[in-house]
Amino acid sequence: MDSAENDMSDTLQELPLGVLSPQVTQGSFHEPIAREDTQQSEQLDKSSLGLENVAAQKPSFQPRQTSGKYNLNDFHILRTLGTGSFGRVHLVRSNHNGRFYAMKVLKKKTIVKLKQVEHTNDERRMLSVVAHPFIIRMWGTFQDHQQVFMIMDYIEGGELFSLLRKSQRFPNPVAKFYAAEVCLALEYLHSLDIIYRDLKPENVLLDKNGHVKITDFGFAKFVPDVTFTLCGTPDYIAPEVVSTKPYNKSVDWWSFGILIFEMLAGYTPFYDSNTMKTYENILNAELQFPPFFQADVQDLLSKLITRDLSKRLGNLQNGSDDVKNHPWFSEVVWEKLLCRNIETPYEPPVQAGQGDTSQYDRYPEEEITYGRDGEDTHRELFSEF
Ligand SMILES: Nc1ncnc2c1ncn2[C@@H]1O[C@H](COP(=O)(O)OP(=O)(O)OP(=O)(O)O)[C@@H](O)[C@H]1O
Repeated sequence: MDSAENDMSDTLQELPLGVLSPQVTQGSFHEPIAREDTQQSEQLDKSSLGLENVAAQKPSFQPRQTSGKYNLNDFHILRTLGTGSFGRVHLVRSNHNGRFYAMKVLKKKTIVKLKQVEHTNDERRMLSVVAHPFIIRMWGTFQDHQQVFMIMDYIEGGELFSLLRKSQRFPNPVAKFYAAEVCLALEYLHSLDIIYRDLKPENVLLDKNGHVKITDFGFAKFVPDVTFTLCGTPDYIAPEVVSTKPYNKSVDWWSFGILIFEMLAGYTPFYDSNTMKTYENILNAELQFPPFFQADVQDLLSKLITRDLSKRLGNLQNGSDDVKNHPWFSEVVWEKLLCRNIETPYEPPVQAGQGDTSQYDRYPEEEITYGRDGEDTHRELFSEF
């Protein structure tokens, strides 16, 4: 067994799962924001900089054929797995192959009201092109009069967020394992010129073996150059986004630093119950480490969570290699990790098999009205679904 494997397996003993009661050190979850004038400001800013064609450029990759394959009658809806600002995710079972899937449902009216049409279409587009071991796979999309639907793999192990809150904080090797898998996912997205823009523990799911699956591409976008939209989740947003400067992929490396910090500390570095104060902290506050942070991780975090873009790791000449080659990751055998060939620090207890929902919180169920006839004034806005 090589050093990386040793490192990870040690963590099984260290992780105090189920021993500590859930402890919420700050707001119970990180709520996303998307500025309401998103589309308008993006257009204004682009044209003023002569970048009008950036958004219109097509990715160099071909989307998989995902629309028109399914409709609501293909699935039996079982229960709610999660709710977000823009929609609800249900566990569903296919009437054809008996398999379980996650069905994300977004109400067209809400999308339009919150000015998320572009983001929703981008989410669909981005998910239809990505294929990576640590990223959720989408199988198809469709729409009815009032909703759009996305069918994805159901990931049984729950959110990294729940595990983190139960554990309070992760030991160094556990945080390192999850960070390393997330790092490979970000590296892959960036290689396709996709910025993810919403990295946080709620959007990192664990599969039944304990490997990472990144979900929620609601803010992901094809950006070969720079973009402007204020979106993300306050604690995790990079300073250049807060100050509405043009920004690029490096915002994901900032958030990656915040994720590592939160996994190790149990809280995010710039948190304040007042969101405006959080932004102020992101722009001005000094990054302070708890005393138990080791020197190598302090070094890595100070190079990721830096406001100076010319110094931020991931944004330099060697791109993601600088992150992967940092001493904190020295035990990680990246090729083995990518093949999921490294023992996970924690296997979610999903004894009931594929449709087990024990790792997800219960949400109040609403009456299902999907598929009903009604006025559909927005079909043309979602023509790709
Ligand atoms: N493929 C999946 N398998 C299992 N659970 C999932 C899956 N996708 C999403 N979920 C659950 O549903 C929750 C909400 O999903 P998602 O984040 O995509 O919705 P959202 O409306 O965009 O949320 P947000 O407000 O965070 O942007 C997730 O945090 C997770 O708990």
